[in-house]
Amino acid sequence: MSDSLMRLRVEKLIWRGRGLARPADAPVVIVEPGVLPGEEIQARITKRHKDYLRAKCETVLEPASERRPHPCPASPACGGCRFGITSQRTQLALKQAIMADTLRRHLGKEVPASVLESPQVVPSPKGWRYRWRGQLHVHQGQPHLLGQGSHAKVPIERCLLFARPLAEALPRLARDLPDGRHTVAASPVDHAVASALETHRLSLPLPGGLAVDVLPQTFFQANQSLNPTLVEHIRSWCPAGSRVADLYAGAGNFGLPLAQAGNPVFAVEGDGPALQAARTTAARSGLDHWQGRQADLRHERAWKPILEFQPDVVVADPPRSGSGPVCRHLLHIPSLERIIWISCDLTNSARDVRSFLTQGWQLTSLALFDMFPQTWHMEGVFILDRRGSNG
Ligand SMILES: C[S@@+](CC[C@H](N)C(=O)[O-])C[C@H]1O[C@@H](n2cnc3c(N)ncnc32)[C@H](O)[C@@H]1O
Repeated sequence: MSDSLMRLRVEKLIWRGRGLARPADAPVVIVEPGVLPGEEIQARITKRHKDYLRAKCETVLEPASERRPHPCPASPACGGCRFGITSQRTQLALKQAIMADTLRRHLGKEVPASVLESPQVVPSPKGWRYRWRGQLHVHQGQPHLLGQGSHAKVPIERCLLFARPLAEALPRLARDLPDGRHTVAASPVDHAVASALETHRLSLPLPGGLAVDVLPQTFFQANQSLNPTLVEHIRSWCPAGSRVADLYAGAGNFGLPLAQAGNPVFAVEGDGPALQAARTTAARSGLDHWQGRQADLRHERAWKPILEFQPDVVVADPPRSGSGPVCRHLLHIPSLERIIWISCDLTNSARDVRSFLTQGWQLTSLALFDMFPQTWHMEGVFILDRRGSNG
């Protein structure tokens, strides 16, 4: 074998779905996604760091019994769904192991292993065609997705992650869009499709018979098959009648159903049109104990009305880019008994959660929602209670 080729046994998967191998006679090797634990592979070393090597699998010499052919013809050139090489059940077991591993490293001293290792795990009803919102790269009027680990544009006719009405509309949407990256979305109610450059509203269902009409650029949970279960869980974690501050509220995905269940809700969201969509639904549905503010949670002045509202519970669903100074402010709300922290980036969130654990809060439970099947991404929910409170 040449100097840059190595025969490796993948020990486990780590953050971002990468493989980890510990050869006897070389430093640890981190392998690009697309391998499974237990597999023997031939890998090409792509980078040498001081303590570890980076590699890319060239050949799977001994496949894991859980490996299956990837069902999408665009894989592996397209980087969208590298976990598609195994069943959804195996993917979920892998995600649970990655979650435990990641949180053990960041929170291991503060949290009992039993909490980190046995989260509530909630699968997605749909494994494919679950995305009602996503990113499209347009090049010369044709729809593309970005290649794995590169900026190469992969022509894509029918992405298997997009819900069918959205997938079928990709060529038409791309024809009318300038070159570049665009958000595209569809309504699970009437299957209307739009790009973020358009201004007609898309109707989204919410639990309890509610609906919210959003502009195409507005954030909403892409996996609409699992979202109702996520919302129901959030609702069950908010004690009846508790006063809830819904931070990073979007178009009211959590706050509106909570208000409908009888909780007074104070929603804060930075995006004006998203908040306006929630406000319209609240007014139309007679939810007068729902109130909303457009504010940037990084700014000091956003916090005065939250303090005055005296929440018992905070539901916080920050963007992937992180939450800024939010933890510091939350620690200074005397009325607060519970924080429900929803996270699509466990490493960022672990840092935030850690700051609560060191200031008199405890992690009482943990959940993993498989919002992004076929990819390594996962949604974690941390339930934090003030020490000494019974939630
Ligand atoms: C992950 S989304 C969650 C939205 C909503 N909870 C849901 O489930 O649909 C994060 C939201 O935070 C908003 N946001 C991002 N940064 C913010 C900030 N600094 N202040 C207030 N809102 C912000 C975004 O506009 C987006 O709607």
